[in-house]
Amino acid sequence: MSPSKKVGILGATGTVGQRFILLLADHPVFTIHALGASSRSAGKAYKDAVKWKQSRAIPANVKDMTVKACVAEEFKDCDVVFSGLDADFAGEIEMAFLKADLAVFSNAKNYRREPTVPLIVPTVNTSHFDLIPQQRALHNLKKGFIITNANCSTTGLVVPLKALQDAFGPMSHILVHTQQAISGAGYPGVPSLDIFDNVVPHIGGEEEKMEFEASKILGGVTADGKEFAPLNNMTVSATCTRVPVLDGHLESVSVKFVNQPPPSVEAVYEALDKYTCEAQKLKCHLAPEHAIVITKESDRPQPRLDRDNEKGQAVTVGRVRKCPVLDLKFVLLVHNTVLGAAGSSVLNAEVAVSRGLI
Ligand SMILES: NC(=O)C1=CN([C@@H]2O[C@H](COP(=O)(O)OP(=O)(O)OC[C@H]3O[C@@H](n4cnc5c(N)ncnc54)[C@H](OP(=O)(O)O)[C@@H]3O)[C@@H](O)[C@H]2O)C=CC1
Ligand SMILES: N[C@@H](CC(=O)OP(=O)(O)O)C(=O)O
Repeated sequence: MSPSKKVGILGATGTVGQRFILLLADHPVFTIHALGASSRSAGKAYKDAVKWKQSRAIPANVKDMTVKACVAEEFKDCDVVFSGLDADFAGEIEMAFLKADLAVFSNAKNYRREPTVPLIVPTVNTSHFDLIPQQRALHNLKKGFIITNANCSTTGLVVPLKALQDAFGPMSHILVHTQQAISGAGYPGVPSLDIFDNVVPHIGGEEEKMEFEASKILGGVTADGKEFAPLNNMTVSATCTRVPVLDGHLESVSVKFVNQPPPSVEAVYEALDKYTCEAQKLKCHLAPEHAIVITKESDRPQPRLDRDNEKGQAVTVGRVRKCPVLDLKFVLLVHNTVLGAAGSSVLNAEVAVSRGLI
């Protein structure tokens, strides 16, 4: 990788923004150059603007940086812009940054469904970067582009699904039930009187996002590099719930394969264990050694015990067993603010640098 790319972080004071700061503070390729947030924070020193909620202290090289307004002119020197913006404002701001010919890596939902915007989980579908020339041509850009990463629950789901799809062919039906951490709702997030001693069986828009995004991510790009080819024959049904866990989304998944008879439990474990991706082959800094960590203990994975596997960049899978309704079922765990958010963006950007897009 070429040395020292200047990066900006939009939404730097938020839950995802704080993860960006931790992942980038001593990064070998990216140097934090500019921080942006709302007008409530702009003009303040970062340490005074942020409600820091991480167990590690604010990095020394960041705490006195002045937070800027999220206007493209203030970030024009940046080689990369990471966005952890509130989705209510991300649409307009990220489009202005794209039009200013900046390379934007967004966590927000706003552009995930756009026909020329790659929706990339870095351990699954970095091949979707192939659409960047088409996007640049459409917007008349020289070096800028926008890519998004997926919804945090979708991110956890598609990593083992990709391993199974590669090994055993397409799947026709996916049932998934999530138990999502409160950090997924940002700060201050879910009121304590709603979540303490409780489970909330609804997260607005989450099920629809999972049901759409998995097909785009697990699909391909057409041979001319101009369009995505989503999987049209895979149906996903999601039920999403919020549970009193700080970080880490747990998901119970059942799958049905097109090819029958389905693989054995042992063959599934082997396929999950062997799975590798482009980010690993490129030896990217944040690439996990194992994209999928397998737990064979009967009571794992668990959020508190397994969310930091591979520094939060892996999906942990366990309890693979036969399903009496579909073919097979298993439990997975994803760190929602690392691989599910900032960790995906940074690893996507590392791949983009290796591919010469930045
Ligand atoms: N939390 C998670 O697990 C995941 C979150 N996401 C997505 O990432 C994004 C950020 O989420 P999260 O960090 O949880 O949200 P937070 O609410 O914690 O943070 C939002 C950030 O946006 C900034 N902001 C708010 N309004 C404006 C504005 N008008 N102009 C500029 N900046 C503004 C805030 O700045 P200020 O402090 O000044 O108000 C803050 O930095 C969202 O789009 C979310 O959907 C995606 C995957 C997972
Ligand atoms: N909705 C997710 C977090 C999130 O913000 O997702 P998205 O980026 O898809 O809006 C959660 O609550 O855990």
